Amino acid sequence: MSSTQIPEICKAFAECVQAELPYISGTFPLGPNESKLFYQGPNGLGMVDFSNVTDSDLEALSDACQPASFGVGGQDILDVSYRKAGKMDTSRFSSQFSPVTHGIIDLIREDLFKGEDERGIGVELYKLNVYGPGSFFKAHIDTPRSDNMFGSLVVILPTIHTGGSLIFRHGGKEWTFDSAGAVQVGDGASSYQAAYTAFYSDVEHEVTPVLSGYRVTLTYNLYFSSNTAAAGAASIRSQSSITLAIEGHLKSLLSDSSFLHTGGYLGFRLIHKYPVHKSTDLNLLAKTLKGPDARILFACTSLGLRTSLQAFYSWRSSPSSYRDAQDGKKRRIKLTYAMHKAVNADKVSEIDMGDWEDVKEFLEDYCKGKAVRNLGLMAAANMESVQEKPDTQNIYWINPEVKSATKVESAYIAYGNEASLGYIYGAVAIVAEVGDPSKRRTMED
Ligand SMILES: O=C(O)CCC(=O)C(=O)O
Ligand SMILES: [Fe+2]
Repeated sequence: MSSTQIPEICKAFAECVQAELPYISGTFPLGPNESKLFYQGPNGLGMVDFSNVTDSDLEALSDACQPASFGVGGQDILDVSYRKAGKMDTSRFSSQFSPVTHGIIDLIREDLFKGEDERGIGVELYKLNVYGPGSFFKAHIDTPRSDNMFGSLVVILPTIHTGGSLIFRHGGKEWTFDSAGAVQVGDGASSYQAAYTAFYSDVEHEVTPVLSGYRVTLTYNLYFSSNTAAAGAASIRSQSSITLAIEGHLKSLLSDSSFLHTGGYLGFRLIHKYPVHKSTDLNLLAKTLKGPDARILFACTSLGLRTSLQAFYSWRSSPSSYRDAQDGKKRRIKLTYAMHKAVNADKVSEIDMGDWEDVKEFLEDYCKGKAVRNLGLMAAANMESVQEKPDTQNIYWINPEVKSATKVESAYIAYGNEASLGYIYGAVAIVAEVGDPSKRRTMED
């Protein structure tokens, strides 16, 4: 394979992966028994009927709200230059409407998780918000309120308003959902419909200023529950043209015997961010991958490749050079190890980080890490000789490194002049094992 073809295929691959929206949106009709919202106002019980809502109803609801805060570093902050809106806690209102009865959960499972998720999806009402004229919420990322929380669902109730669009940004791309244009407002007779959008927690979003009227939303936390999801999603995955295109690009790479001609790993950096910590089971995490990440994993398994999620740790010898035991020469060393789980931080405290042999033994024998070598383009295309090293796997990264990558963090006590807390990070990625070209052909037959 020529060294120009590989970047081209990787670029086409990246375009496929990025073609995916990081959110879903749409509308649904509100039935006659689900149009009312009751709330505790300053003068007793209040009610808004969204089948025929008036401005004074909405003004009263807005007046009953408190200023909305937002979360920064685990704290709730009030700052009207960042977020100007009213909020009401769930203890103070009750809505007749529930998103569960409208099939939105099935859409989330199919569209956001490609039917890959085996865990059930739970929905929990979080807040009511009222955005009056001039209200907005600047660009932010939602803070997951637990490890299980993966996203938010926002339902925009049918009221006449302009502005208040949602802008989403991810992977350098931007999308706008004009929810004001999507809702259909009732007049007591004709049908009326609410709008909804669901998105992953790590997707940046903002609400543009409301120009006129009131924008009323119900926000729900989306989380994984222990219930098993409904079966039957498999057909949705295999019909997807994006997954097939991703598979096609990987096939073109692998069908050329000069690409990774001695075998190795294909590495895919995760496109979305996930909450992981030292006890996260990476096998379980693999079952909850978001949209494009789920597609990549699925495409690799469909091609018969052994795939897994692994954490990559890079280690520099400390000090930055060490003396080789065999020839006595000084060497600078940076090694990368792929592991199926986080490094055991407690053990790190017991290792003499200055003793390179000790560190290696720890990483290889204790952590069961596999030394990997990042291949450059010329080496992957077999245009440059690669010195074979036993026990080292070659890896070719298909997509570039991203700043916001998912990292698994382990803290350990570092002993220096004073004991302090040190951290080691493993970057989590999808890994597909690729045999040498003869084995690849066997795999396809
Ligand atoms: O009101 C919306 O559309 C989004 C609200 C939001 O981003 C949030 O509550 O975190
Ligand atoms: Fe948000």
